[in-house]
Amino acid sequence: MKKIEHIGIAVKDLQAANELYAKLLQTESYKTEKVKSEGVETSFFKTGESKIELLAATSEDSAVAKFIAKRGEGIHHIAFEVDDIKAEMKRLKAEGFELISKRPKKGADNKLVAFLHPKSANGVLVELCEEIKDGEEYIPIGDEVWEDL
Ligand SMILES: CC[C@H](C(=O)O)C(=O)SCCNC(=O)CCNC(=O)[C@H](O)C(C)(C)COP(=O)(O)OP(=O)(O)OC[C@H]1O[C@@H](n2cnc3c(N)ncnc32)[C@H](O)[C@@H]1OP(=O)(O)O
Ligand SMILES: [Co+2]
Repeated sequence: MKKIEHIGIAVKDLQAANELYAKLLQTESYKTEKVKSEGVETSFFKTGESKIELLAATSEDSAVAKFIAKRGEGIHHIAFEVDDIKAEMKRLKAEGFELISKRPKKGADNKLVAFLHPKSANGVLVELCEEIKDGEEYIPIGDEVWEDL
């Protein structure tokens, strides 16, 4: 794991949370981005080497909507930057961590992402993220490529 890439915070009202975190961090959000596959709208703030990722649900059945319904607003996940997400997924699987999905997905902020189940990490939802290199296009690869994960 290279560094903490971001801390994800689940919020009910993205606009209000944006204003609050801009005051708190004395910096404006540098991007907002919807991730349809995750049913979220995200807003990012740079905090030194890491970021804050605010997450608001855009669909009732999204993970963030379920989280807020059950636990209210708050810290949702911690994301670590990795150089090679496939290798890291294989390593962690071999170490006994539960991968929520078998292969990475296209996340926000130009990343490939994968998640470990909270029960594998003392109740913390862990996200792995790898920067999609310039010029590379992430084409969802068939399961056969990830079979060995
Ligand atoms: C990808 C875009 C963006 C990015 O950075 O690029 C994002 O970060 S998107 C973030 C939103 N997407 C996800 O979180 C995807 C991964 N999450 C999931 O697949 C689910 O949320 C999952 C599997 C963690 C839980 O879903 P489930 O349907 O099982 O919900 P339950 O409420 O039944 O939860 C089971 C169990 O886990 C506990 N839980 C749920 N969410 C969290 C959490 N964020 N942190 C810690 N623990 C969590 C929940 O309380 C249940 O525990 P229990 O003791 O059984 O009550
Ligand atoms: Co995230």
